[in-house]
Amino acid sequence: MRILILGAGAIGGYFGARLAAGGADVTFLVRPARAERLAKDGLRVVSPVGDLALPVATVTKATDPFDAVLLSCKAYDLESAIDAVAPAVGPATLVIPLLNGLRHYGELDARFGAERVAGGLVQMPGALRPDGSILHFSTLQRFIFGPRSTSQTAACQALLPTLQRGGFDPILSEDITQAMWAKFTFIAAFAGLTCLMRAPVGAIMTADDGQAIAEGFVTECAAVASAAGYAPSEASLSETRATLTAKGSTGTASMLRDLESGARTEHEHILGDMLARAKAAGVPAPLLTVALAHMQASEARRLAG
Ligand SMILES: NC(=O)C1=CN([C@@H]2O[C@H](COP(=O)(O)OP(=O)(O)OC[C@H]3O[C@@H](n4cnc5c(N)ncnc54)[C@H](OP(=O)(O)O)[C@@H]3O)[C@@H](O)[C@H]2O)C=CC1
Ligand SMILES: CC(C)(CO)C(=O)C(=O)O
Repeated sequence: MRILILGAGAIGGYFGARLAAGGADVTFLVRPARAERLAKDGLRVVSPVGDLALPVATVTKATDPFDAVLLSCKAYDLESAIDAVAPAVGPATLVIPLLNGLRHYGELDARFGAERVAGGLVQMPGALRPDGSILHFSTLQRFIFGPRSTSQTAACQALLPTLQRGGFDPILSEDITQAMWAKFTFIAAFAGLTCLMRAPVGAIMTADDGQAIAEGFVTECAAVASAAGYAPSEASLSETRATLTAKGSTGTASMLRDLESGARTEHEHILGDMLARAKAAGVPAPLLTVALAHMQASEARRLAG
């Protein structure tokens, strides 16, 4: 199975490095600066699960179809990523986006056809460091994927043994849309909370109303998911609540790390989309409204320099 990974940042680089280390046939489609760095230093991962440093195959242009294409760009780079991978998507290719959020499925389906685009999500707190290495912040390395329609079931099953070579125990979900909604609910609440408060969860919990605000975000996002027909399970809701209210936790969403480092953020893709869905469904969402406005104001300041 030939796998193409678009991007060798935190997510693509991490899972791609694990797959390459396990002997899978992995190629990274990267831009020239990243290709140069990878040729010089190899791909380096620093992780509590085990460090890696290895040479990897890269291309800066896709020319022929692969069996699977994993998309690991940020949402604001989706258009260029779609153009870049297009030559690698043939009639039998499975495209698996690993981005947070849901809005990208509309664009991917429109370009490649819904039958080519399976569902995917990852739980792997990490960051691409300025020296080009990837830092993994915890032992969490969940990779969940699955068919969005029964016509993709066989292709997903065929990909599983290759993904298992990475040693991160990929999960082939029987209901990936439900799983993606659970992750969307979690990340919108987590990013909304930590970005609005500009603090990790533990610090927020020291505020008088910190816990109530965290629970408010979960309630709003879960109500949107329920209105869409994908109410989070009790188990998933209690895991989300526990993460967002854990005393002493240093946890932050990657969106806060991007915000604090002066980088562009995915706020429209995650908070904007969740709020748009809340409005369309008539779900009251005052916390999401403030969190999105906060991010839009910060983005205006970033653009103004
Ligand atoms: N980081 C985390 O902890 C988690 C992130 N996610 C989600 O995963 C997605 C990716 O995030 P993350 O890995 O952190 O992001 P990064 O910024 O670390 O990596 C994205 C990479 O995509 C590359 N890229 C973008 N467009 C193109 C293109 N047209 N051609 C080639 N390469 C391209 C960028 O390359 P270049 O360097 O050239 O700009 C960059 O290295 C996001 O949606 C995020 O929300 C999900 C779970 C956890
Ligand atoms: C919370 C986390 C790390 C889960 O993988 C995530 O998705 C993000 O911060 O973007």
